[in-house]
Amino acid sequence: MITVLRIGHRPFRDKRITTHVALVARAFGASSIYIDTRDDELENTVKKVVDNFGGSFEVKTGIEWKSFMKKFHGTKVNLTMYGEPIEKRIDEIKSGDDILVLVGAEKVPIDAYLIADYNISVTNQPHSEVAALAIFLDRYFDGKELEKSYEGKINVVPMNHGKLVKYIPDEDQCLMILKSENADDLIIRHVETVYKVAMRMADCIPCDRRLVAAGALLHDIGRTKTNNIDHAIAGAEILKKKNIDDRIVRIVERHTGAGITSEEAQKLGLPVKDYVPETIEEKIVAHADNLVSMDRIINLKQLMDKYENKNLHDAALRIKKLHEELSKMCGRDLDDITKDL
Ligand SMILES: C[S@@+](CC[C@H](N)C(=O)[O-])C[C@H]1O[C@@H](n2cnc3c(N)ncnc32)[C@H](O)[C@@H]1O
Repeated sequence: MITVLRIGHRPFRDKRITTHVALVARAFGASSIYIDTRDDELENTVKKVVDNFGGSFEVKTGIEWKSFMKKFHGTKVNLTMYGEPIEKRIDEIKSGDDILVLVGAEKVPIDAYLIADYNISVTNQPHSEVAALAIFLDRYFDGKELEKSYEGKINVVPMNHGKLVKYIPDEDQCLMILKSENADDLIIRHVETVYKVAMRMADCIPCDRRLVAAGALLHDIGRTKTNNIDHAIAGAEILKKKNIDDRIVRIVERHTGAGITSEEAQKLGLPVKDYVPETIEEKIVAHADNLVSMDRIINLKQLMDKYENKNLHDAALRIKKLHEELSKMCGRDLDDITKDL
């Protein structure tokens, strides 16, 4: 793990460049940054980026740098134009475990050079802490840091021309999206109940709660266009056009029953492909929807009866299997966890 220590930060002068140091640290694979001078504004800016773009990067300002550096367990590297060339020492540095990388703003006190295990230069020419840190991290990770995925609320879709950003809407945004599609009260009451059931499942099953929440609230958006079996596909199409995260689009597309296989899709006249929920978030939303009839929560027995009465024996069995699978992951029968809702 790499920790960056930024010293000599002057909030009135260095806010922008220290923010850049922090963003480079995060984007190029460091786990955290500690900054000597207290700067709430800077801290909040970086936290907001982490919240939106994902990952678990930590930022803290107002650190007494010298004792922090002394107490750090691991290899301490001071980046300075006066040091030894990075290319000569990087293999040795890599062989250690945790690394503390120090970058300065104003003149770096001599103590930092003495406490450091390595004083390392990225050329002996003067340039910038941003560039020095970026090159250090890139050499340290051998370029692998560029492949890291963050899965944030906001995800940039790479393209040659233009800009495309997909996002995970929060609860308020989901309701606004439903309203923008003229979802009626019946739809809203139903999705809000499914949301409650799904979030209960998310309390006991490891999953991405943001995807479950948005998937549950948006799963029936296609009903604003059709109430047929293809409403899930219609919903997915609406959300794709609104640049909603692909993982939510798939939750919506795969929420019918315990899924529709490609053979069943062919018989039903749907575009032929598998609509079976695969990820845990897809399974949770599909089954939360199974356990809600209009805006009423039902149990497995009532659900099975509903399917058997329609002679949908295979679908009933698949749903029962899904109920058992999720109950096992939760550690309790799902009928128990929704009893008091
Ligand atoms: C603008 S410089 C200030 C340097 C300052 N004069 C000093 O006494 O270190 C800020 C930081 O950029 C980094 N830096 C600048 N040039 C560098 C180089 N050639 N190699 C490594 N780091 C460098 C160092 O971390 C330095 O503390």
